[in-house]
Amino acid sequence: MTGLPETITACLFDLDGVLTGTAILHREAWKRTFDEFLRARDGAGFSEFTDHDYAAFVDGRPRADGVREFLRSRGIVLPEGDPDDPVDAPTVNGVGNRKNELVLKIIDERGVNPYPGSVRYLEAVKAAGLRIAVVTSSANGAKVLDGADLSKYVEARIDGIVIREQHLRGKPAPDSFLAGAAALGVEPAHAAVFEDAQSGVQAGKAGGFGYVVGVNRADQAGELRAHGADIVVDDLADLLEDQ
Ligand SMILES: O=P(O)(O)OC[C@H]1O[C@@H](O)[C@H](O)[C@@H](O)[C@@H]1O
Repeated sequence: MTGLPETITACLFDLDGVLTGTAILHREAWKRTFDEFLRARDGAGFSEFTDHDYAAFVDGRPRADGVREFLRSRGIVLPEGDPDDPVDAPTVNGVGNRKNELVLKIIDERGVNPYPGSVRYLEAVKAAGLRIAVVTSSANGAKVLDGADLSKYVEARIDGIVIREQHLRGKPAPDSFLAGAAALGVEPAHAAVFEDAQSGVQAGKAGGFGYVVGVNRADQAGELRAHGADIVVDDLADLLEDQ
């Protein structure tokens, strides 16, 4: 049993923070990137990048959107630049490239671990005959899925590379989840979305998905509900234990 309504035939899982413990690695890389940037710009008295900044402006969104949204919250507008901008370029792409350099280093040093409860849940979903897609804003989705040995569960993957190539709007827009459902050939009303980010549950709600599961990894159950989660759990295995 999967703890989902009987009308659900497919599961669309976010990756970082839902299936793997990599959300905190992303948050750490973003903090180092933005604190470096703000210190260079404003001097030693700069106002630090906070956990609230991450949750509200960066978490769940494609890389460039996260750069733009956070800087805009501080009244800073940078030119877009080019995808191959150097990491010290004062552009949206340059700042994003610095973050990617850092997060790849952190991932290589520490490795990628799936949440044991998420692996149990994937097994249960598979055994129940439900379809499985991963919908992540990260351009590093394939690397993380392979590193966690989870690719074997995934029938379709919409990631940051697909989002860019197909010009999809990033979360909180529903486009990437809609693309995940379409890749499985399933109507949104019959698909469940699993998300740990406020922008992600918002995307699930906006897309008219049949069930939106908020996964509370950062003490934000109330915010996940407010942004559209139908249910909030601390771990995917809680859905199994409810049976
Ligand atoms: O920079 P990447 O690896 O393409 O990832 C983009 C975003 O991907 C999301 O999965 C993460 O929640 C964000 O923290 C991250 O910024």
